[in-house]
Amino acid sequence: MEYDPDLRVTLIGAGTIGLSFAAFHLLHLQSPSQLTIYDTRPNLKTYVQEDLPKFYDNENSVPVPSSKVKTTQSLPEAVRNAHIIQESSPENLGIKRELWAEVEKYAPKEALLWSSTSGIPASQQSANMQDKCRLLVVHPYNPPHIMPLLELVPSPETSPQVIKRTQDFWRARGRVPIHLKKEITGFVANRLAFVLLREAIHLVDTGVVSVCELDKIVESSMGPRWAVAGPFKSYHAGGGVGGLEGFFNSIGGTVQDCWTGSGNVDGGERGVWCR
Ligand SMILES: NC(=O)C1=CN([C@@H]2O[C@H](COP(=O)(O)OP(=O)(O)OC[C@H]3O[C@@H](n4cnc5c(N)ncnc54)[C@H](O)[C@@H]3O)[C@@H](O)[C@H]2O)C=CC1
Ligand SMILES: O=C(O)[C@@H](O)C(=O)[C@H](O)[C@@H](O)CO
Repeated sequence: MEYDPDLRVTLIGAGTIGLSFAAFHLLHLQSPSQLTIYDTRPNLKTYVQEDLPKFYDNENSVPVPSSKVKTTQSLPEAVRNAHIIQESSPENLGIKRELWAEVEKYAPKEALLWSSTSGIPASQQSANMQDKCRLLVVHPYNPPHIMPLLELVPSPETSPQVIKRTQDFWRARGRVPIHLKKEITGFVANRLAFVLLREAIHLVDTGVVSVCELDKIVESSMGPRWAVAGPFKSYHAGGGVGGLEGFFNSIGGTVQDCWTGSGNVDGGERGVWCR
């Protein structure tokens, strides 16, 4: 990949996700000075200088001089010259709405505006923006400096050019951007993960397995399997010569019984799984 010496990236919010994105960009930018971090936390510069190096396994990767990363607590200064602006602020619609309205005032017209949100649609975040076609959800899987998935979730108003430029950016850096065709709360990865989490809680709460046993079951079965084959590919293989149809022909009844009897968990109630 050719490093673009003129590319400037601004990250808004330097917490769990923001700092991981910073670690990612520092490995893909020609100079750390091309990266700017904006955050409202106090002692931002010290925090970045002390915490960013922790993302590098120094035995296997050259530590990047995080001291050269620009930090600021002025949003206009942070976004003024940026080509890419990604927010990883708290999962709070009010904060994100306010940020985008401000960013839009000071960012270059061509800057790509991305939200790391776990599930707040761009159409909700962009409510106070003048030009809503600019905003796109780019949802990572934690930690983004390692995990390849980016779920690109446009609002109905996001422009096709913004989507294409975003896809090209991440593909050029060896990532896996998947363009979701509809907005849905939680997008895809989280919805799938949270269905499994609900059944996991149900199985622990009803005394089938312990928390540790459940984690071990996932870590020694579907975890490794899903690293190389997703659910459709897996069960197509499980159906033998009949493929996915054969799979359902042979055990579809059991599958349906599991679906019918799946747990109904209220996330607000904290059971044994949470202790
Ligand atoms: N933690 C995770 O596993 C994942 C989180 N996300 C999403 O990424 C976003 C950030 O999540 P985390 O990094 O976990 O949160 P966090 O709480 O670790 O970091 C949030 C950062 O935003 C800063 N902040 C607070 N208010 C701000 C404001 N008004 N302007 C600028 N910065 C502000 C805080 O000082 C903090 O550094 C959320 O939308 C979350 O849903 C997405 C994928 C995974
Ligand atoms: O699981 C992940 O890394 C992401 O898909 C998320 O959005 C987080 O789980 C988030 O929902 C909670 O941290």
